[in-house]
Amino acid sequence: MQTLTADILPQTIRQRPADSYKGTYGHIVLIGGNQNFGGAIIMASTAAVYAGAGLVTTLTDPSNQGSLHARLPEAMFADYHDSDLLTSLVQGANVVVIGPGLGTDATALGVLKRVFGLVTAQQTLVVDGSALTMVATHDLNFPDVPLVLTPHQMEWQRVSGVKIADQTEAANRTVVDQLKATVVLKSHHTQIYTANATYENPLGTPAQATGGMGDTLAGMVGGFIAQFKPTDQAVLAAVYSHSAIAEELAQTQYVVLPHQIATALPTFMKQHAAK
Ligand SMILES: NC(=O)C1=CN([C@@H]2O[C@H](COP(=O)(O)OP(=O)(O)OC[C@H]3O[C@@H](n4cnc5c(N)ncnc54)[C@H](OP(=O)(O)O)[C@@H]3O)[C@@H](O)[C@H]2O)[C@@H](O)CC1
Ligand SMILES: Nc1ncnc2c1ncn2[C@@H]1O[C@H](COP(=O)(O)OP(=O)(O)O)[C@@H](O)[C@H]1O
Ligand SMILES: [Mg+2]
Repeated sequence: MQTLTADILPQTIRQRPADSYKGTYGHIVLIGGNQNFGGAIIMASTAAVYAGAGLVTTLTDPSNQGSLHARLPEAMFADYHDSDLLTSLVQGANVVVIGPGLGTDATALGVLKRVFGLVTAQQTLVVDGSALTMVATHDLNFPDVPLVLTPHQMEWQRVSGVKIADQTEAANRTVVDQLKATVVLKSHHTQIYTANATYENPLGTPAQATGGMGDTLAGMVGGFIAQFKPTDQAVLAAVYSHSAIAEELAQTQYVVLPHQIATALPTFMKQHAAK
């Protein structure tokens, strides 16, 4: 197990070329947020925008449209019930994030299956939250595309069948290799399993133990992948940045709110980009 260091930041976060435009920085589609969990997809979408993704579209329940645009006018909105629109938006994205606040009802399951059927090997799919839970409960196969999973320990138990108490590096590695995915196993010391290596994030604080903190990470992971190559390095840099910002805020705050991490991200990325 390798320990992540701040070296990952300048290795990953590049200076923006002058000759660029929004298309240079990726088009990410984020799918989630049912009538009860709209905040989750708004936090994820906010993190993707503040991470610098060029174009961000949020596919969610229509009850979330007003609050999405009030919080985040940079994001485009689409109703995830509209399957023609969902199809064209997913096909036009280079990164798709699915799961934050998606819920696990019949609508959510239908959206998940449709997206799994649409994504291609030219795209990266980030699967989080409720989407992971539905994969486990409905025994779905992940699509054979570049895949990043961001489970917390219980979601990983559901997906992998490995109980939380038994989630050793060796046990996790066996399942990761079968899934052919990069797995961000979130906990107070998050581990990242790539195809070739395993990393531990040394940063993080209990001030982060707030609902929405993982939704924010999922959006950051998507936003970094949309812009930075290779994908595994983008994932590592997103995980490290998320905790590093939280630690900075926790020096003066008892609790760190997820949206504050997104707000701090542009300044953090400027400070740590390649010189
Ligand atoms: N504002 C919003 O819209 C928000 C919406 N959200 C959305 O809600 C959806 C459901 O996601 P979820 O994570 O809240 O619920 P679920 O999948 O049932 O997991 C919880 C179960 O697992 C257990 N558990 C064990 N270890 C754990 C660990 N390390 N970390 C976490 N849990 C751990 C835990 O144990 P317990 O707390 O009971 O001890 C409990 O039994 C998802 O789509 C998400 O995006 C939330 O983000 C909140 C803000
Ligand atoms: N005690 C802690 N120390 C460090 N990080 C934590 C701690 N508790 C939670 N986190 C981080 O907060 C996030 C929680 O993710 P998750 O459970 O998916 O939240 P949610 O679904 O509510 O957004 C993860 O990134 C996890 O590493
Ligand atoms: Mg979560």
